[in-house]
Amino acid sequence: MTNYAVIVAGGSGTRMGSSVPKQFLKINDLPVLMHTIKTFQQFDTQMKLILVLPESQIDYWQQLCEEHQFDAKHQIAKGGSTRFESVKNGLSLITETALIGIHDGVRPFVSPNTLKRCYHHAQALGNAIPVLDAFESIRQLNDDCSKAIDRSSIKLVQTPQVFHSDQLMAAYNQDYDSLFTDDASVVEAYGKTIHLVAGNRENIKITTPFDLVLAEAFIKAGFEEMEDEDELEI
Ligand SMILES: Nc1ccn([C@@H]2O[C@H](COP(=O)(O)OP(=O)(O)OP(=O)(O)O)[C@@H](O)[C@H]2O)c(=O)n1
Ligand SMILES: C[C@](O)(CO)[C@H](O)COP(=O)(O)O
Repeated sequence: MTNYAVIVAGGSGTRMGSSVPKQFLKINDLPVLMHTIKTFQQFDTQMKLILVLPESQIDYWQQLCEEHQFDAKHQIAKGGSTRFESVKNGLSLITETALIGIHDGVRPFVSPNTLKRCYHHAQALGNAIPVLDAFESIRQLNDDCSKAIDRSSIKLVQTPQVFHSDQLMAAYNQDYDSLFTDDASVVEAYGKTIHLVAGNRENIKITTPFDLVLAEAFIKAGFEEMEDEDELEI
């Protein structure tokens, strides 16, 4: 089966507060998105890549590709007003049965082992998403107080979220719901059980300026998978 990655970068990055959307900001002189694409390409040279971009930034992206002599083969789809819509637009370019990973363009530090676990388990089980343990104590807010909750029942969710095309395409035909914060929530609402595998702690989503500081530090430290969790399958 063909492996696809739909790399969503159709957002505007409001929490970053930069005039250039965060997916184009540079880490170690290379735009975030190019780091992300290179990681997928190095993992599987045959993987088909679809990049979802804000329509207004497509020319800019092509300019950046020339400037950096970036020749990784990819198709481009136009972004939508929500992540859900952007994913849908990316999926519309896929017409064959495939294993499809949806990845945030702003997660450049996904490790090869996380990629391997996600694609491998999705091939066997129909889907797989990477998660981390909650590594701090957690409290739930009630009306006027808060209460400690058992953190062993909590997982933090990353991407890529990988699915067999049959379930992903059908799930994305549902109407949008504001509770759809990721692809797993869409597929779950369609009635499928979601399978969890271990993510890697460096696989941060670059969201605020603080994350850019971390990203530069990871590169300086020579990024490698330092905190791989035990193999996890639920
Ligand atoms: N309409 C949208 C919104 C988000 N995304 C992508 O989904 C990923 C995760 O979203 P997030 O980090 O929230 O990005 P933004 O929406 O750009 O950021 P913000 O919420 O701060 O505006 C990003 O790669 C983003 O570009 C997208 O493709 N289309
Ligand atoms: C898809 C995601 O990155 C999984 O953790 C996350 O749900 C995106 O959330 P955001 O609110 O768009 O940052």
